[in-house]
Amino acid sequence: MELHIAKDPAQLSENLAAWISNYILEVLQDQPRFSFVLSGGSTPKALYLLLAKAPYNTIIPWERIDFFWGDERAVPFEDSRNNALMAYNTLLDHVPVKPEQIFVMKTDIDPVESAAQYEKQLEHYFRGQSRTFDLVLLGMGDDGHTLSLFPGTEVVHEQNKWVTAFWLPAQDMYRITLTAPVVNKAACIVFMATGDAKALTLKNVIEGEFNPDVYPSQQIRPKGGELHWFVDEAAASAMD
Ligand SMILES: O=C1O[C@H](COP(=O)(O)O)[C@@H](O)[C@H](O)[C@H]1O
Repeated sequence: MELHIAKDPAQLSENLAAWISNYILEVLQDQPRFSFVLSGGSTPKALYLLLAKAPYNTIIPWERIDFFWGDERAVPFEDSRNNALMAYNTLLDHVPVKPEQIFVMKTDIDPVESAAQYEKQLEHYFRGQSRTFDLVLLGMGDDGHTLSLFPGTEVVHEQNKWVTAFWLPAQDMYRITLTAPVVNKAACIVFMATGDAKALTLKNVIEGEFNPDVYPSQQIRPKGGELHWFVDEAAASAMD
């Protein structure tokens, strides 16, 4: 695991935008297309806004990138809580990508059916390959959740399905999420975490005992791929 500590959230987004851009260019020297899983939540917004602007809007070969989501809140696309809407508003509406490059988790159909359809799309996209995504970008909630793997939920331990949906009573909504097995087969996983509200959780996730029921982010352990944590000083402040 590689830890990258930035001064503050703005510096973290700058560093990560440059890092992602270099990584995409490097990977695309050896293969025709790049698969990129976007995270939802508030942390990646500044990063997406940066990637949509110079120099990244011209350096990155957007037409060779396919976009996926790590998880989705099963609310209409127009709802401000929708993770895909946030990514369109900040990034995808501003760079030259075609609709066929964007694999949204549908929220206008039954969530369980949406998860099943997404899993089929992934199986088709990665058929015959032992690795899945080239890059998975993840956030971590203050409670240690990542994707929609929340503390104390069964989905944290899902071993077979690549995508699943479940009712989250605390938020009064369905969640659709990739599971740990499909993410752990990625070539590269990057977590972002900022702010002192995440400091103790970050310490426990990285330095504490393995207890994924309490800290689901610990289930993200790549099998052969890279794992990076991009954090700011506030989030890192409780670590040894
Ligand atoms: O609900 C979610 O939260 C996490 C963390 O979000 P943040 O606001 O603390 O950055 C996010 O990674 C996930 O995609 C989202 O659905």
